[in-house]
Amino acid sequence: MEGARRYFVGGNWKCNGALEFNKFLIEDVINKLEFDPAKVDVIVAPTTLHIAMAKVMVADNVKVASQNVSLYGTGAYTGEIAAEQLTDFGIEWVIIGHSERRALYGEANETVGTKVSNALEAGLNVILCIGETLEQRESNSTNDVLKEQLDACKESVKDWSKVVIAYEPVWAIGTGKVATPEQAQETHAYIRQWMAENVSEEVGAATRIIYGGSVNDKNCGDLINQSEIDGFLVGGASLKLAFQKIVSTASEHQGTQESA
Ligand SMILES: O=C(CO)COP(=O)(O)O
Repeated sequence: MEGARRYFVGGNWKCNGALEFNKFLIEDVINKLEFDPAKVDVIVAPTTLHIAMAKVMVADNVKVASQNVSLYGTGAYTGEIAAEQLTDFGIEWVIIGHSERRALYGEANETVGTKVSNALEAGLNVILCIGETLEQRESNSTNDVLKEQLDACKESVKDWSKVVIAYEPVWAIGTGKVATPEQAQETHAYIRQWMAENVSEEVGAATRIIYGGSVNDKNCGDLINQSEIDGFLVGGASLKLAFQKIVSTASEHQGTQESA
């Protein structure tokens, strides 16, 4: 049923871009994307400071996402944004568990699980990031690491249709060292197997699993050709015109695969 999953392409701007540059990105890159919204969901995640501007400026067929959400609700939590504040503002998506947040801001699996639960309860859709380090891959523990990351979110999710899983191997993020299509395919297949075993076969078949890590306009075609890859979470290349090619490649490819 691979052909039945609508593709999903996200641009994660991380902490990049001053005001003028991000305005340019919205006007000249995002608002000129060519894609069929029936075939691919496109989201863009600017810095928190630029969310409001982006929400006003982006074309209707693109959704704005937050790169993070508070572990807590509203209240005395300096520097945070609560899930309810995002939904109240009309934001529909949030990225949770990005490896940069795990590594640099100490977000453990349990924290990610709680954030996922809070975000879903508040009505947000979640892009859940998981992935292994190079050391973990080289010691053949990739699947064990992914299993721990997924297990920590198992109880948090009641409705998997609200979740997109982003497989982002840490060694491929910002390094120019993209996973081979075969590596990504194999790992996505493991994630789908986890879903079949821990949720249900049906949910596993329906859940979108996207790849992130040095995706660009050159390698996106080979990656999207893999039946288990349902789109991308793009970092560096989402700050360039290359993002247009990535989105159009996904849109053109959707529906061309044989149903399994
Ligand atoms: O972390 C990423 C997206 O969330 C990927 O970043 P790059 O595309 O820059 O490797």
